[in-house]
Amino acid sequence: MEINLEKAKSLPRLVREKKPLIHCITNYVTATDLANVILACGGSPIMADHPAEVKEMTRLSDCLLLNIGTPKQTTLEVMTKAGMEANRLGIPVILDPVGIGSTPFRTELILEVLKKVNMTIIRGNTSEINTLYSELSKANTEKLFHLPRGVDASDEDRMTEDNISAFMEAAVLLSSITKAVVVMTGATDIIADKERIYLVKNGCQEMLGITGSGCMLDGVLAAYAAASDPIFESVTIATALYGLCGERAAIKTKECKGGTGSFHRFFMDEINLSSQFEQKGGLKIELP
Ligand SMILES: Nc1ncnc2c1ncn2[C@@H]1O[C@H](COP(=O)(O)OP(=O)(O)O)[C@@H](O)[C@H]1O
Ligand SMILES: Cc1ncsc1CCOP(=O)(O)O
Repeated sequence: MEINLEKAKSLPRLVREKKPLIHCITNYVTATDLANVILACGGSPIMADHPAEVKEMTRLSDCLLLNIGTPKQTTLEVMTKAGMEANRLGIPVILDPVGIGSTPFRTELILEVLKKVNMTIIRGNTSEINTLYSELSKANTEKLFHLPRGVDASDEDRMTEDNISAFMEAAVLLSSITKAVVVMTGATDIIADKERIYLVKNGCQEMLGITGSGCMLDGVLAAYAAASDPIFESVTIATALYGLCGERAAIKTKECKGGTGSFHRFFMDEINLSSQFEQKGGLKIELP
């Protein structure tokens, strides 16, 4: 399937018209930014993670977002309950395996959730996606890939011309195993299912200077996936648009001689204003 770039013009408006409700079970670090970015792009966020209510909350929602960033006692129970309910009702589920591999506990937790819940989208940085693929495939990838450094991709997994083929292969194979659309982010974003790969070359270094640039992308992907099918197409366009908003925010930040605080504010503004600019022009979506 070819990506319909014309659709990029109408998608931001479509999200605003549909105002999808995104049920987030997420970390406490970036929860406010996540809620704000979902609002900024036209969705409606609800953060709810008490075991007594997650099933009902998922039932009301248009997409479920599972972010494993700060796991606690009830995380396995609530993610499994909510995820299984979403699967039963055909509601899309997005997983961010934040910091998988940093500790055995975190890895086990993610693998346990995946035993019970089918994901529609899995989004993570290079080290997270490669680690998840290694865990699920049991392939011997030790020399090829590295564990994340905390919640960030390891320096060795920075995307280069030398490693991008192996990364693309891991993304496709992870999609074959899980049936999810896989989004591996980095200098280039790789979007893959079991038979297709697109590369997104939008984005900028400044996005690495704020916490939550990955978590916020999850929120935008959730809103776009809930608003429009086919999901692969919506996810690819949303990833590129998000990167383009980063680029535009970086220009504004430089103009006012600002730092990371200014970038953060301009980035949120650009996402909020994204239905008003001609998106098609700056999107860098390519075949490998
Ligand atoms: N080196 C880079 N150059 C440009 N954009 C980047 C770079 N690294 C990451 N990004 C962008 O930052 C966002 C978050 O990606 P990433 O940092 O990989 O996720 P996480 O925050 O989960 O570690 C994505 O939109 C990605 O395209
Ligand atoms: C710093 C931190 N620690 C646990 S979750 C989290 C936020 C991670 O956000 P992102 O993966 O989007 O950078």
